[in-house]
Amino acid sequence: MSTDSSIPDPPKGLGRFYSYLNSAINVLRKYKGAEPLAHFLKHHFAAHKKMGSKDRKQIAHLCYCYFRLGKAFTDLSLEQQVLLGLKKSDKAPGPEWNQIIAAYKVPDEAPPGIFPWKDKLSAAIDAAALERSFLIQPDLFLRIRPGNQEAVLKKLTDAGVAFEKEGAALRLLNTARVGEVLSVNKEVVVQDLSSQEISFFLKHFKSEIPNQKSEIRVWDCCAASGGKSILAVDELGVVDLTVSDIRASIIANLKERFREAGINNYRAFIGDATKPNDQLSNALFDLVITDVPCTGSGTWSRTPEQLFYFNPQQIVHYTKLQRSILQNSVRHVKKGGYLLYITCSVFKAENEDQVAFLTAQGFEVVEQQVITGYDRKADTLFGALLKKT
Ligand SMILES: C[S@@+](CC[C@H](N)C(=O)[O-])C[C@H]1O[C@@H](n2cnc3c(N)ncnc32)[C@H](O)[C@@H]1O
Repeated sequence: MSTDSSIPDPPKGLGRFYSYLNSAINVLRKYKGAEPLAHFLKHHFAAHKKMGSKDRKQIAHLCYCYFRLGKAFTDLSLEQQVLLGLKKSDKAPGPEWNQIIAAYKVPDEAPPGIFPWKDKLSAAIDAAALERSFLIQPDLFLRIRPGNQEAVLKKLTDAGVAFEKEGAALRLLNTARVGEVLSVNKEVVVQDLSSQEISFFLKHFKSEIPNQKSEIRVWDCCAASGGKSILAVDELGVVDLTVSDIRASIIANLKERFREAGINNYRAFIGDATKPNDQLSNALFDLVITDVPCTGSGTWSRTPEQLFYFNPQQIVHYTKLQRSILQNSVRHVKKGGYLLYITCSVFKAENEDQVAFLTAQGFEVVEQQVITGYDRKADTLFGALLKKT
């Protein structure tokens, strides 16, 4: 990474802002993408205790602005890239920053080039809108759990927390201190807007089995901390629920979250969904949820460092892993049962191509949809509900 040495002397009164810029450049020189930027910044700030919360916020924002441009402007100096990201972000930079932007002669570039893999996108995705969305931080969303709407809206209003109602979801500022006002997991779940809309598939699934008398048997085979499982419980009512994930730490998180959510009746195990598992034996389910590991490309507006460090070989890695998970998990869908395939990817290979694989395995598509978030400050997801014929 180069820096531009031909910078004029800092204009008077802007010392604090230049210091923010220098601190951000220091972070960017050290950070290599091995861990999420948010973790790296947390450790960095912990080691530099002199910085107040306002300073930390400014420096973090500058770092994020830099990654939002991907590798489109690497011919510019590091400072110019940070400032260009700042100029293009949805938060107006303010007069001091505008002076610095002018001092660094930051060009007025357009977005094309931020996302160079347009030929690999799922068909329904608007490439230009997706590319623009990387410049903007998505909002924070809450899902109100059944029976809590009135209390939640009142608590937020009484506490003066600004929110917008968006269908069943609440849109808030990322800085909103939700945990101080609401019982997270009990009353509300922090869940992206598009992720909440996976309920569309669950509703459809429920409408497909109106006469089922026995408890609906569900296995969430890549459960993480249980976001989709809690959604399934809320949408489907009482279910016979099994959850698993390859990571022990995340299953521990899930158990804590389920406790808070009041979900007590379930089976949880640590397991690799690419392989048969003794805990599961030959169990059959009405619904298997495969919210598979993926490139996460539909969430890169929240984690733009992943956009910056992305290597298209990762698509190959993830499609192979997804295929193995599907090959193993389809065996546990009962005949006439359903599989809900979910990614937070924008790539066809991880989305439609995997659905084509499933249809070749004897599944038929009931519903398939890209849930776009790039046009509404949210994540982009792909979902497909399939029936085993
Ligand atoms: C997209 S996340 C799931 C998110 C989760 N369903 C939710 O709504 O919060 C994918 C999960 O798959 C898990 N995973 C990755 N490889 C796996 C494997 N081979 N078997 C089982 N789980 C796996 C990861 O640990 C990660 O938690």
